[in-house]
Amino acid sequence: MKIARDIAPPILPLSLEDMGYAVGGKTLLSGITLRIEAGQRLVVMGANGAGKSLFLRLCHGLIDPTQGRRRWASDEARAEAQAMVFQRPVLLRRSVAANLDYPLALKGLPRAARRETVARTLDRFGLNDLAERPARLLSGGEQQRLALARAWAMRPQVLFLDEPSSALDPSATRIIEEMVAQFSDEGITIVMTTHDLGQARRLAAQVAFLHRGRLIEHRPAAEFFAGPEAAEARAFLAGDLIW
Ligand SMILES: Nc1ncnc2c1ncn2[C@@H]1O[C@H](COP(=O)(O)OP(=O)(O)OP(=O)(O)O)[C@@H](O)[C@H]1O
Repeated sequence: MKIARDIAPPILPLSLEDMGYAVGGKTLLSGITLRIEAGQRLVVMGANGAGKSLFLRLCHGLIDPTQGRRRWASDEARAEAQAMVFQRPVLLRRSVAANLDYPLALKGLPRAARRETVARTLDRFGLNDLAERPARLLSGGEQQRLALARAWAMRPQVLFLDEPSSALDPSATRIIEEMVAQFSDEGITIVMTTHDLGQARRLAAQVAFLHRGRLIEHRPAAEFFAGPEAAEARAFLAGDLIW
């Protein structure tokens, strides 16, 4: 049965209980115990290969844990109430407006409601002039703005972002950060990865620090940036190479 979006039950908190992921006999993530509460702005940090993308994919449900558990407060609305945005946006070979419309149609929204939502979304994110342009011909920054706008239009309770601005220049990055901050102010729970320490400082309310597939710190951002407990996290903040 379809769940009306406005009466979808809360899917958060998301509880990860000793969650791990192994493939081909190799353990890539292990022992992750963490509770993601509604309203958090959690930034996942760690060196290359630490397991940040895998962590997001597991949370979102693109892959399933091979150890432990991932438990949403409600499984009923789980798929509908979350969205994910990747480093390189996945856009359809269609116009900007059609890219906004398509997932709403998949969700079963009637045509009139879709038209209204698409118009409101184009307007809100300054995409009106681009509405009929082929999405794949937009600049990288415009494409990511569209990907975020499309996620917002689905009215997710939680939004996962995997390095959303790492391929963008500073001004496009600023726009993406403003969007993320606005979404958070509206009550959307944010879980994102970034390599950009400045961005993490600007956006994080909580930090989860991964090292070699393990969660070694999970603290309020102010505490983390004032002085992480783990030596690996201190080295990371100091710019020392860790692996
Ligand atoms: N399907 C897979 N099969 C085998 N190894 C994998 C698979 N997916 C990821 N890995 C490995 O798991 C580790 C963690 O990968 P992940 O992409 O999560 O790291 P990351 O922290 O996001 O890194 P980066 O900052 O470089 O994006 C890496 O060593 C990667 O090569």
